[in-house]
This record gives sequence, C-alpha cells and structure tokens, in this order.
Amino acid sequence: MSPPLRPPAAAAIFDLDGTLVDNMRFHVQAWSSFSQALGIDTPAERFEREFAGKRNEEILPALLGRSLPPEELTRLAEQKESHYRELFKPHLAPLGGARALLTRLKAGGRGLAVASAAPRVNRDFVLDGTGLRSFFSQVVGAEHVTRGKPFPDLFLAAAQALGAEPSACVVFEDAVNGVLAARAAGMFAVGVTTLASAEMLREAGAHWVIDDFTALPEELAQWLVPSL
Ligand SMILES: O=P(O)(O)OC[C@H]1O[C@@H](O)[C@H](O)[C@@H](O)[C@@H]1O
Repeated sequence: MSPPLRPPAAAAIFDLDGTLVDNMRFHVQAWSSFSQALGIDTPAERFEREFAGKRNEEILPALLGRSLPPEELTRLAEQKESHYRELFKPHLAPLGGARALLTRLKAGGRGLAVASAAPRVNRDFVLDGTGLRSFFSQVVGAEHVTRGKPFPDLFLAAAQALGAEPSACVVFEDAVNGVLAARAAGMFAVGVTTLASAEMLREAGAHWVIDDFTALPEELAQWLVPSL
C-alpha cells in the first residue's frame, strides 16, 4: 500500500520509548534485574518481543503469572520504573534527527502527538528531560486506555485528540507490537530499528523503515511535509 501524495499527512504520532529516545536496552536491563530479584527467570527477548509497547498493568500479571491487587501493581511498577530512569538518566537525549524533524513538521502545520504505553512519570522524564515536550499538542499514555499495543487504542486515542482521521496519520514506532497497533488503527507505519530488525518491522506491516530521523525516505518526507 502506498500513501496518497496529496493531501499531505494530517498528523504524525510518535511512540516514546525506543522511538523518540533510544532507551529500550535500559528498560530491558531494569526488567531483567526486577525479574531476577523476584526469582523469575525470563529471557531478555520476552521483554523486547512480547512486552514492548504493553502497559505495566498487562506486563506485570503476565510476568508474575497471577493477577495483582492495584497497590501491589503500583509498587512493583514503580520499583522497575525508578530503576529504569536511574539507568537511562545519564544517556537521556533525543534519537538522532528527532528535534530537526519535529521542528519542520510543526512549521508545516502537522498535528503532533505522543502515544506511549509508558506511565506518566516516565513520559514526563523523557519529554521534559529532552526538551521535546513543546512540540506535542497531545500526549496519550497508559492511563488513557485499558489495552496497550498491539491493540490500536493508544493510536486511535491520539488521532482523536488531534482531530485527525486515522488514515491521514503516520505513526513512528520501534516495537513490533507498536507497528501492529498502528496498522490495526488503519494508519501508516514507520518502523524505527532501535529494538527490532528492519525485517521484523516490515513483516509486522511497516510501510517504511528508518534507523533514526536523520534521513527519511523521499516518498515519506514528501507526504509528511511536501515542502520538506
Ligand atoms: O509505548 P512505549 O513508549 O514504547 O512504551 C512501552 C514501555 O513502557 C514502559 O513503561 C514499560 O516498562 C516498558 O517495558 C514498555 O516497553
């Protein structure tokens, strides 16, 4: 499926973890030590493939193999997330080319949103710590939906908040679950190879694949902002 070249895309929706920042290895490291401390033996690939893009409310019961009362879930999630933030803090920076692309998209009048399964404290940590927050008029996160990715809910909520038709939205996403979610939402998907291979992202349905934001495929750039 090729995107229509006119009219230009109405909006661009960015995943946060692994897309606006290259931080998934710190999430995986924090999940691994968290699991080990609980005596659970889980391979790193499970966090990368099965859990990336899901909400902690979905990840924790699957990891522990039981349902959790809300207080326990909040406590365990914060245990893992505070360790992740500690690990990532010294490296906190936007993915290559992100600021320049966002500047041009904003100048071109595109609606811009973040749609992430991350809890608010992690979103604030990244958006405020990188100085990227002001680019986005909408930020949708874990507390706004009950189903994370691969369900389309986060992206549909972002499109609705922007007042954009899903078919006129482009999603940037690093996780296979996220690409599946974008396609399930009826949106165009750009895979970012910080976590999964280009092949895995294409197989999940990514229309384009990029390593970072420094160079976009010409067709995509033209569709996003014709004058780009
Ligand atoms: O939707 P995003 O921004 O990729 O966020 C997903 C991440 O959100 C985090 O809160 C989880 O701890 C991660 O394991 C998960 O992968």
